[in-house]
Amino acid sequence: TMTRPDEDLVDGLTLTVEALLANGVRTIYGVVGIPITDLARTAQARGIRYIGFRQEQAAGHAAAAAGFLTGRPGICLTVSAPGFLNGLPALANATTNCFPMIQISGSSERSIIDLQQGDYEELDQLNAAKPFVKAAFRVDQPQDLGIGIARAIRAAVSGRPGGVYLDLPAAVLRATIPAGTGRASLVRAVDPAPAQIPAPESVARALDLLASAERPLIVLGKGAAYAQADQAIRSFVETTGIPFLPMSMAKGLLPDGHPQSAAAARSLVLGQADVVMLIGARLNWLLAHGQPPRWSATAKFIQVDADPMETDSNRPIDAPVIGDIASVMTAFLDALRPERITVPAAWREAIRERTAHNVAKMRARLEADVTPMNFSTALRAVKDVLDGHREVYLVNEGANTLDFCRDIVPMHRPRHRLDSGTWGVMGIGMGYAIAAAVESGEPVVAIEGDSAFGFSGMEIETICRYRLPIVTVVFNNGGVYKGDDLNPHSADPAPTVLLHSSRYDKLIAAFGGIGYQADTPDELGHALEDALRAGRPALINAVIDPTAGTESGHLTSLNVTGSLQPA
Ligand SMILES: Nc1ncnc2c1ncn2[C@@H]1O[C@H](COP(=O)(O)OP(=O)(O)O)[C@@H](O)[C@H]1O
Ligand SMILES: Cc1ncc(Cc2csc(CCOP(=O)(O)OP(=O)(O)O)c2C)c(N)n1
Repeated sequence: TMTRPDEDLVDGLTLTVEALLANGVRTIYGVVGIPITDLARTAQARGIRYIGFRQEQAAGHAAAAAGFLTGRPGICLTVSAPGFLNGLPALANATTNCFPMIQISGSSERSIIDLQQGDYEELDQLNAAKPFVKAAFRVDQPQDLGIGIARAIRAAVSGRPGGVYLDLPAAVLRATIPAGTGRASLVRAVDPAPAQIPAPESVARALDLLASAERPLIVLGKGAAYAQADQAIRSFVETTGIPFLPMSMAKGLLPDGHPQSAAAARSLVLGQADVVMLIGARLNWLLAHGQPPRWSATAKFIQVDADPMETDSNRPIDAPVIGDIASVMTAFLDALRPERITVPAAWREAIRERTAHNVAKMRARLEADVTPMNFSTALRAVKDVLDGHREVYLVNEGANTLDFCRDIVPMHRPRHRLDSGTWGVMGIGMGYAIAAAVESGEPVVAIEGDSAFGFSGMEIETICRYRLPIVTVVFNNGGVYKGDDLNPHSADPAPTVLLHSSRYDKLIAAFGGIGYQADTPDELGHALEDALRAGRPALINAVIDPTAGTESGHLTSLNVTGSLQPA
């Protein structure tokens, strides 16, 4: 575009930031460098908060968690090629979890890449990203930045949320066009996550099915948490009186311990429910694909989901209700005639009995007086402290650390638990914790297996640099799949590395945070209480019995065990 010498010009960097601002972006998580450092500086100058990480995967996990918590796409900013690739696992994980995020990566010169002439950090990023995202766009001229960013925003949050890749070549960022033309090209996406109203007949069909049930069950998934339809969901559950089962990141939609919670009777309700209403929960591996013997062969399913393709994915669905969960729950409440749905006392009683039995068994494990701590006794101490801090966001990853914490530490508020999710990804811990602290302004407690912590542990420095109120509790059982000496059969087992004596608490001291060593539940409880009161970055090294738990936690059965027994 020709410009008059005196005409004001605007560059692609500025247009990108103005397009993000026009669409409500207020925070960017990332690792800067060529060619996007000035993009971050321009963003900061215009009031966007830029959080600089130590590795792009953690920044991406932070952006994904921000998307889950706010319903607006989290933004991860990376450099080209290696930085772009480092962000992909988080972008793919966001797509798998249905969290809205956009990874914006600078990229090299198209003409050099397409002729494979060996540019600095040459990589065809757009095509590399496509298998892992809900949508991928590249902007090739500055006047398209407005529409490109609006499309990326809409792709991330509309329908089933997910990860979006946006490729910004260096040439576009440095290009200038007449300011008037540039500003006229900016687009604010109108209603990017439009309500999807369910068909009334689909609602009626589902209510008829619920009315016919002898043993109804509602399963709440992280889609129900993401939808921010908390009151509608709670009143539907309580008005119908139907028992509910929260998946891990739906915990707190109704408080754990709610009289209708069937969480402590999970096996019973999965096996005996005759009508199951899935709300934002996929019948994937986490729910045994809806198949017997875990589920009844004759159970009928209602599936509430934004994505019609989820219907019949694992089991025929008798009553699909397609729409956004907020609109669907409103439609259900409008059409509901409570007198039509009665939950037989026998079903409620069976759940109550099994719950009482399992809670008693659990209590015995929690109260055990063992040294060193095991997962249960350590988590009882955590539970007792967090019961008095319900504003705390809980981040959780590991194997046994994940499985035990999910069952032992109750949640009382929606979207306050962030964990390894659908993929069971290790490495989400510090990124999710940083996003929860930045987006909510509330304190965060991260309960980390020691191996899991290692995936993003360097972000402890990021946490200290921004002085975030995050307490990281490392469950140190020396279990980092430590290689040679793990295999007692190895010909020459390495000397037993005293990993169990690792002092993770000293790591945070290097960056000005507070470190605690905890060998008993009392020490763990006091350290956690003290760290929460201080409201500063802290790390507690909780020593856990190395013989406690099982390899891969509750997923031991998924492991492949070799048929060849070592000599
Ligand atoms: N706002 C929404 N409205 C309707 N469905 C949604 C919404 N957000 C996410 N979903 C759906 O919720 C489901 C989440 O399922 P999943 O991640 O398996 O939950 P969980 O692992 O907790 O069971 C996905 O199928 C997704 O399409
Ligand atoms: C990105 C990625 N790489 C590897 C793995 C495989 C794995 C699953 S669980 C786990 C850590 C288990 O050790 P930890 O000490 O955290 O657990 P525990 O003491 O029992 O609580 C790994 C490495 C996964 N899931 N994701």
